[in-house]
Amino acid sequence: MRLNEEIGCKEEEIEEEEEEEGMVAQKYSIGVGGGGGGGFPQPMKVVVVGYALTSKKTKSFLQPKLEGLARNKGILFVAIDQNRPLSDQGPFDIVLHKLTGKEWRQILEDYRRAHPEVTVLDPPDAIQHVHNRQSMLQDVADLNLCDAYGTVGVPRQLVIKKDPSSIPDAVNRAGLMLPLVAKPLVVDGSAKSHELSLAYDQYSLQILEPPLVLQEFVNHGGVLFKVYIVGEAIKVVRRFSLPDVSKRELSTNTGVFRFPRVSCAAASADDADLDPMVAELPPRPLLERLARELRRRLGLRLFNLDIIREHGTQDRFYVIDINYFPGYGKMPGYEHIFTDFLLNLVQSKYNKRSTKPVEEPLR
Ligand SMILES: O=P(O)(O)O[C@@H]1[C@@H](OP(=O)(O)O)[C@H](OP(=O)(O)O)[C@H](O)[C@H](OP(=O)(O)O)[C@H]1OP(=O)(O)O
Ligand SMILES: Nc1ncnc2c1ncn2[C@@H]1O[C@H](COP(=O)(O)OP(=O)(O)O)[C@@H](O)[C@H]1O
Ligand SMILES: [Mg+2]
Ligand SMILES: [Mg+2]
Repeated sequence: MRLNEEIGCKEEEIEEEEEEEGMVAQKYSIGVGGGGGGGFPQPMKVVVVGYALTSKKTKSFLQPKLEGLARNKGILFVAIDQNRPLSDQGPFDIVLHKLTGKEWRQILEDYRRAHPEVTVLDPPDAIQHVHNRQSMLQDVADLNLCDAYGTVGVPRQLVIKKDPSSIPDAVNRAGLMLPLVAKPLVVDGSAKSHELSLAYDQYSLQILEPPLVLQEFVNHGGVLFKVYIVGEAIKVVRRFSLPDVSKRELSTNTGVFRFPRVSCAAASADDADLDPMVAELPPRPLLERLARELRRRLGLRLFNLDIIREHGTQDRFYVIDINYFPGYGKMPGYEHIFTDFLLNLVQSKYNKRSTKPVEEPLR
C-alpha cells in the first residue's frame, strides 16, 4: 500500500517534469505505432493536428486547457503557415480548418486529393452547403423528422435574390405569416452576415438589401438550445434568445427592427430561473436521431444547431441555424470531448487500414 502511494507520487512528479519539457506526447500516444508489443506499452506515434484558423478562433478554441490535455493524450496542435505550400508542412494526421475564400478551398481540395491519408475536417464543399441559409436547412426539411419524441422542422421561409420591391407580393403569394425574420442569405463569417431584422409588416422589408431569407418568426419563450456536435458526441446548452412577439404587439407595431449579431450577444440561460416548459431540453433520443441523420446528410462532423421549441407545445421543434465549427470553447467539457474525438478518428482509420485484406499480386 505504502509502496503504491510512493510510486504514484513519483509518477506524478515525473509527469510534471516531462510536461514542462514537452515530452509527454511521446509516452501516451495511441496504438498507431506498429510493432509486436507483447502486452507492454510501446513508444508510439504522436497525432499531429494541423490547424488553419483565424486568430479569434485560435484564441477561443485552442485554450491552454485543451492544448495541455491534448499533449497528455499524445496530440500535438501545429499552426499551418498559409504562406507556405500545405504539402510542404506536417506531416499531419488531421487538418482542422475554418477560413473563408475560394483560394483556400482550392488549396484544401488539392491537398485532400494528394493526401488521402490525412483527415481534413471537414470537406470544403460540405462546409459551403451550410454557408447558405437556404441550403443549410434543406436537409432538415427533407428529413421531416417525426417520432414519439417529437417533430423537428424548419420555419417556413422564402428566398429573395434581387429586387426588394417584389417582397410584399412574394410574401403574400407564399402565404408567410408575420412577423418575419430577415437574414442575409450567405453566411461568410462577417458581422454583416449575422445582421438580422424583425419585420412586423411586409412593406417595410423593401428597405432591406437582398439576397435575403425571410423566415417566419416562431415564438419560443425567449430561450434556444445550442446543440453542439463533435463526431458522435452531442452536448446541449440553453441560451437566451429573442423574446416572443404577442398578437397585440404584432397589431400595433410596424416597421423593421434591426439586430446586429443577436446570437453572439446572447448569454447562457443554463442557470436562469426559467419556466420549466421552456427550459426543458429537447428529448435526447430525438437529438441523437437528428444529429446522426444530419452528420450523414451534411457530411460534416463539426457543427452545431440552433433549435427552438414552439412556445406552448411540448415537442414541436424547429432548427433555425446550422454553424460549421462553432465556438466549442463555450461547450462544457469540450477539451475532453474534442481530444477523444481526434484520437478515435486516427484509431479508426488505423483499424480500417490494418484490417484491409492484402491484395494478391496479379500473375
Ligand atoms: O466565436 P464564437 O464562439 O461566438 O462562435 C461563433 C458561433 O457561436 P456559437 O458557438 O454558435 O455560440 C456562431 O454561431 P451563430 O451563428 O452565432 O449561431 C457562428 O458559428 C460563428 O461563425 P461564423 O461567424 O458564422 O463564421 C462562430 O464564430 P467563430 O468563432 O467561428 O469566428
Ligand atoms: N425563425 C425564428 N424564430 C424565432 N427566433 C429566431 C428565428 N430565427 C432566428 N431567431 C433568433 O435570431 C437569432 C439569430 O438567428 P440565426 O438564424 O441563429 O442567425 P446567426 O447565424 O446570426 O446566429 C437566433 O439565435 C434566435 O434568437
Ligand atoms: Mg445562430
Ligand atoms: Mg449562424
